[in-house]
Amino acid sequence: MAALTLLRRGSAPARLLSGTLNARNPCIGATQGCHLRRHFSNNKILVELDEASGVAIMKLNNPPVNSLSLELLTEFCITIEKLEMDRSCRGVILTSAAPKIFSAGLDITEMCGKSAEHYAAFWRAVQELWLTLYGSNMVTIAAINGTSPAAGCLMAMCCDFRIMADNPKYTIGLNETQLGIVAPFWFKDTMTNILGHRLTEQSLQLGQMYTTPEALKIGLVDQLVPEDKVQSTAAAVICNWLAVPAHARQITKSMMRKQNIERLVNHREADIDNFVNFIGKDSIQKSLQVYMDRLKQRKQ
Ligand SMILES: CCC/C=C/C(=O)SCCNC(=O)CCNC(=O)[C@H](O)C(C)(C)COP(=O)([O-])OP(=O)([O-])OC[C@H]1O[C@@H](n2cnc3c(N)ncnc32)[C@H](O)[C@@H]1OP(=O)([O-])[O-]
Repeated sequence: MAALTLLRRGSAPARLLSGTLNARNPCIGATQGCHLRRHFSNNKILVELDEASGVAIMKLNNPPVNSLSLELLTEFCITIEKLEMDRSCRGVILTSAAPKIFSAGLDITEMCGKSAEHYAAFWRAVQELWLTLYGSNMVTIAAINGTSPAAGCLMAMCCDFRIMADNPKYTIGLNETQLGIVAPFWFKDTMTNILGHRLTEQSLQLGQMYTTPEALKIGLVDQLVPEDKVQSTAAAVICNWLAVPAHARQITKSMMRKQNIERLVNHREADIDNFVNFIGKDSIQKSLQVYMDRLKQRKQ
């Protein structure tokens, strides 16, 4: 499956070479009213591509909590790949169609009571999501309109910029240890690049979920805005990013992320084996079951 766009396309891919064309303000067309909007959707991802601005809004649509099932992960990667190949698209705003939840992270039911083959296929798809999004040539902005634990936080961290709704009820973070499971090295690397080593060490060990002011303070998100301004702010921010000559921005992004991406690419099979062995352990299965039961009990 095609992922790792930054690396596979090398240092001077076709998209990069079109940089001088892209150097014009990409949002001019949009403000002049020539709106060509294309909508397409898979089952669980809704996409609206505005050809005038070159921006696609990609909404996770897997109610009730946008948990990342194998099906959603697969659709996610196909959608990003499709947008990446579409010359009229140069930026993506990633957001949620679900009220109050950006994403609940990996679908825990995909990691409970299944075969080793299933765990391997699931983990490969999680890796693919990270490679595809973290390695995207496009400008990626997370419009975080709700709570975002674990792999939900990871998706946001893969983006170039994070805008979050300033709601006291929303939290974000890598809470894996709270479930008795362990975030892999590439989750850790992604967070370390944003927060630094010390804060990541603390966040990961504690499985810390941050309130929105805390997330802003430590730099886990870049901007807090009122809930009804998340989308419009994301649209304004992405215009600024797209105004930078594309080839220079993309090569810079590649330079910043290449090492992390190569590390997973070079250890991909070992990482899958590690996950399958770990998640299949009786003690880990028990932990996940207890966590799921607790989630269900909260509702009663
Ligand atoms: C291996 C290392 C890497 C791991 C990475 C991960 O991402 S690990 C993942 C770490 N993720 C977390 O720890 C997040 C766990 N989730 C939560 O904390 C809360 O659900 C919430 C705050 C996201 C939303 O609260 P809310 O009060 O708005 O909603 P609610 O709580 O009432 O849930 C509605 C329904 O969805 C169900 N369901 C929920 N999440 C998941 C899931 N991930 N999966 C599957 N199902 C999930 C929930 O059971 C319930 O089902 P029911 O009873 O209707 O059949």
